[in-house]
Amino acid sequence: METILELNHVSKGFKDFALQDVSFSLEKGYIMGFIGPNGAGKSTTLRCIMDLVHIESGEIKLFGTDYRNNMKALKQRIGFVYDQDVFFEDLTVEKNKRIVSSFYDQWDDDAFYRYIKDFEVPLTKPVKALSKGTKMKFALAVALSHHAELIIMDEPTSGLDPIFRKELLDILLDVIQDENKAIFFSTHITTDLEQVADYITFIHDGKIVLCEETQKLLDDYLLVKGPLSLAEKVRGYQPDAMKETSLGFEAFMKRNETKQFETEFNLRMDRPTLEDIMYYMVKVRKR
Ligand SMILES: Nc1ncnc2c1ncn2[C@@H]1O[C@H](COP(=O)(O)OP(=O)(O)OP(=O)(O)O)[C@@H](O)[C@H]1O
Repeated sequence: METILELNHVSKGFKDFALQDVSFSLEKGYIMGFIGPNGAGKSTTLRCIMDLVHIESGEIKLFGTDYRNNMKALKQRIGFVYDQDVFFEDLTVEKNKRIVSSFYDQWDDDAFYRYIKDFEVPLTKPVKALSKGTKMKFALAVALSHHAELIIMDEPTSGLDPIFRKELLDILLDVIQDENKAIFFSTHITTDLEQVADYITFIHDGKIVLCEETQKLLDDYLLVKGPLSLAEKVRGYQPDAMKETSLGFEAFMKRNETKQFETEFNLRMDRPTLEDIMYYMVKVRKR
């Protein structure tokens, strides 16, 4: 398998925040979701990959080559969608397209107009008159219209209505049918990832907490629920995290660690969602 994106020990410090020793990689043919709480460093990581933020140490490889070797050529192969206004606000969608398409050697006008029609983006309106969601759709259409092999997106689903969000996920699954491509995107909508992401990378306080196959991650943990009367006993098994309310307790633990008491106590065990995993892992790290 060919690695399309690789970060090795990447660090970057700001006054009050630092990305520290960030390492992960993504192979062709896969979708990776990038999650983490507000301010965890998701956008900064994405900007480092696009060389919009200069890293202090470490290495970033795109398509197997150091990204600084020829970023201009490498960017041709990347569809990048992020939350900043990148278009000329006073110009229409059509005029913006004319400008942006000139940067790409492999621009595909047919694909662009197909997406614009499917996404219902009005070509004749100035960009400033588009809603946030429609601007995102326009940015997506651009990212998907130059035969990019790596699609990198910063919270592409934020601001999109649930119907289009679902359509977008289908489009991503469609894009990834081409096994030469890979998609890396950050999001707070973890349910989207459960549907489409092959891998999850989780960042917290500028450090990578985990990079794991989505299904394995969801299978590895359990949420154990029961009455307060059993809380102390379960605590004895040292769950990764535990919370108690007046109604009972909830313990977050590795599935294999529950084996010992599964038969002993009649406790409810649920498969956690990605949101549960994120919540408890952040809680654990705060302890
Ligand atoms: N150019 C900069 N100068 C100084 N600090 C910065 C700069 N860019 C980002 N930061 C800080 O880095 C931290 C991480 O920000 P970042 O936008 O990467 O987080 P995020 O995970 O994308 O958050 P969110 O989910 O809220 O979008 C924040 O504390 C932010 O203030």
